[in-house]
Amino acid sequence: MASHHRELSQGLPRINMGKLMDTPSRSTELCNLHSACRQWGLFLLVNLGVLDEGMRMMKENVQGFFDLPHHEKQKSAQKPGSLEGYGQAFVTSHDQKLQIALEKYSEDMRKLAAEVVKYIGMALGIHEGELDLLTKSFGEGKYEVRMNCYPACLELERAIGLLPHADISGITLLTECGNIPGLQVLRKDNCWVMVPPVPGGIVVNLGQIMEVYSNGTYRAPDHRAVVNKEKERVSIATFCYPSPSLPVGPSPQLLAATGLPPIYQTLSNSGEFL
Ligand SMILES: O=C(O)CCC(=O)C(=O)O
Ligand SMILES: [Fe+2]
Repeated sequence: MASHHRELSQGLPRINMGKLMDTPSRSTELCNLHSACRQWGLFLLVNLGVLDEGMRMMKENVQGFFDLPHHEKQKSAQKPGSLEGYGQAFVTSHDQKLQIALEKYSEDMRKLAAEVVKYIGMALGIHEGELDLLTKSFGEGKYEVRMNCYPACLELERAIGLLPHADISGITLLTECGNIPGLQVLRKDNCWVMVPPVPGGIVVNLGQIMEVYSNGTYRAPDHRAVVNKEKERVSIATFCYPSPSLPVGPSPQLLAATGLPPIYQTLSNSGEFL
């Protein structure tokens, strides 16, 4: 089974955060990042440094929450008309330990996302004032954490995990709670490719806001989640948005540098886009 997954996920790019942060190795890793964003719009980010403790706390608490009996989870059920709470695929809890872990986790993700977006901007050739603005707006943006639980399902043909979709976020950071594969990404040639869990790593996929910002140079790929026959799978997706005051449109520096016409309209703020 393991080698089967390896085979299916061949070619999936891996980006090393340590190499991006380190001046001597940066330019080579930025080239890798550029091609990852162009060809896939998704990559495995490894060597993240200091995030381990927050990730471990979060995973334990999320798994613990899903392991509770149904009536306990029901106590944090979604209120009608609200996206918050335990429901179809969405949960934020009033459980205090989970809430503390969630707050630390989303702050960690905010810092990470601002860094990742900065490097994506650099890979795209953005610099100086515009790069600072981009990074800052993700540092101040809106973050949504969604915990997904996919129960094991024997009848794979009849089960749907999560239907194919592209995220509308700037970027999405995905953590696996266990070691169960389930995420698949649509490659440029229209083949679904399994994205394997990487211990200590995070999956980054670009959302539509970054596709627009890159004027279509980078992709917001379709992806989906499939269920596993024997084991339940739990994943945590963090949707990262720029501050609503940032205009959402193709990067002015990129348009000037390439001389290409904008293929997307500019909306005066991302609040309008959402
Ligand atoms: O659980 C996954 O692997 C995918 C989650 C996802 O794509 C989403 O929540 O938008
Ligand atoms: Fe998604």
